[in-house]
Amino acid sequence: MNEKTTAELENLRGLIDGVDQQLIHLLRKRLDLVAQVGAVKHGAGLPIYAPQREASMLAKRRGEAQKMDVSPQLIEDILRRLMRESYLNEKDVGFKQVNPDLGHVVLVGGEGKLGGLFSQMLVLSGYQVQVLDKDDWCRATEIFDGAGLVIVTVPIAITCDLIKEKLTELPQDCILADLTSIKGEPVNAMLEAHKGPVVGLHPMFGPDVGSLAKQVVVVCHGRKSQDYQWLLEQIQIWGARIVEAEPERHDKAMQLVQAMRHFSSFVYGLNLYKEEADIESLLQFSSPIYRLELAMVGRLFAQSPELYADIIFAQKESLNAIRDYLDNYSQALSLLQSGDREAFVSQFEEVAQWFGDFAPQFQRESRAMLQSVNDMKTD
Ligand SMILES: O=C(O)C(=O)C[C@]1(C(=O)O)C=C[C@@H](O)C=C1
Repeated sequence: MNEKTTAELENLRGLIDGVDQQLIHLLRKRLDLVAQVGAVKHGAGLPIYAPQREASMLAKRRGEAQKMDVSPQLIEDILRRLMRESYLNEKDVGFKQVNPDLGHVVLVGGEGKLGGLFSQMLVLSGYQVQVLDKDDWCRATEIFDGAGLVIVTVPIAITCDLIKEKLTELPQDCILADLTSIKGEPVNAMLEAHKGPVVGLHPMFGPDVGSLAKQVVVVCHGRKSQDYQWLLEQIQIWGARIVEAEPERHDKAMQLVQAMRHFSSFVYGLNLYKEEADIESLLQFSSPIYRLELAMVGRLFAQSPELYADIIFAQKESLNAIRDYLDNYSQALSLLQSGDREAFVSQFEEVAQWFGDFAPQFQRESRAMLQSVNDMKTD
């Protein structure tokens, strides 16, 4: 680079630094305003996530950006990222307590991470939370005395036995709920053990979400739903969306969404290991989609094997779903073995037709994800 170029670049970069510094000031200003919105919402009991406000604001900003020759997608990306920050900041001011008359809440197995997140949200909403861990059963009567809500959040493998053996003497009006990722058997076990209000919950997210905004909580009604309506309202104030489901329909979906999904990731990782793949060089040659795939598989192995074993082994019916997958894999492999390219293409087209409008929708969604994967690269 010659001196003139260096000087020109330095000057322009200095101006860019100035603009970026102004951005930080503007961000600070926005965060302060958002904190005030959070306080108003806290007082009024309004949900942290306001989809209509977001949609109208994004539409307006996109239009204004276009007029100034700024990419509408750019301002949308930035605002969406900022709103994610808002969810986190608004959370810290706390939430309206929908049921101030409730006795205390007991989290059975509260040492689990998801239990910890629920505990945090309940405390931020003004409830008193007590944890009952494995060593506390000798004090169970005392802990359950006066409880308004008991949430079971122990590993799936022991959930039903624990409910049937240890939760039969709860106060009559107390709500019994669980957070297990299957719902049929736990809901039945709760209905059997406790004659008061019962509800099955399945938070469709991990403990590392930061905020519940836009997350989904599946609800399987058990008994006396009017008595726990406040809890569903409270969860919505935390920003989550409630999706009601029959336990059977939920559990069937979980065979694909969780058991098969995690099992195939496990096998993918197992295969890389057995093939002695060199992850370093795979990353070097990886396209963004492959990097994303590796991230999805790799994150599995950063977590507890017990957790995934629990999810995969939870329903014996998952075995059929996984076996079907294996059959389809073998059949597709035979097309390859016989060199039947035409059959592959026609099978592909059949599946694409079945996906219908979802295929282009998923393509659009994944484009944004792939671009962020690329943005994260630093080398
Ligand atoms: O306007 C609100 O209700 C806010 O909470 C602020 C804000 C934002 O950051 O602009 C954040 C979350 C909502 O979903 C919508 C907008």
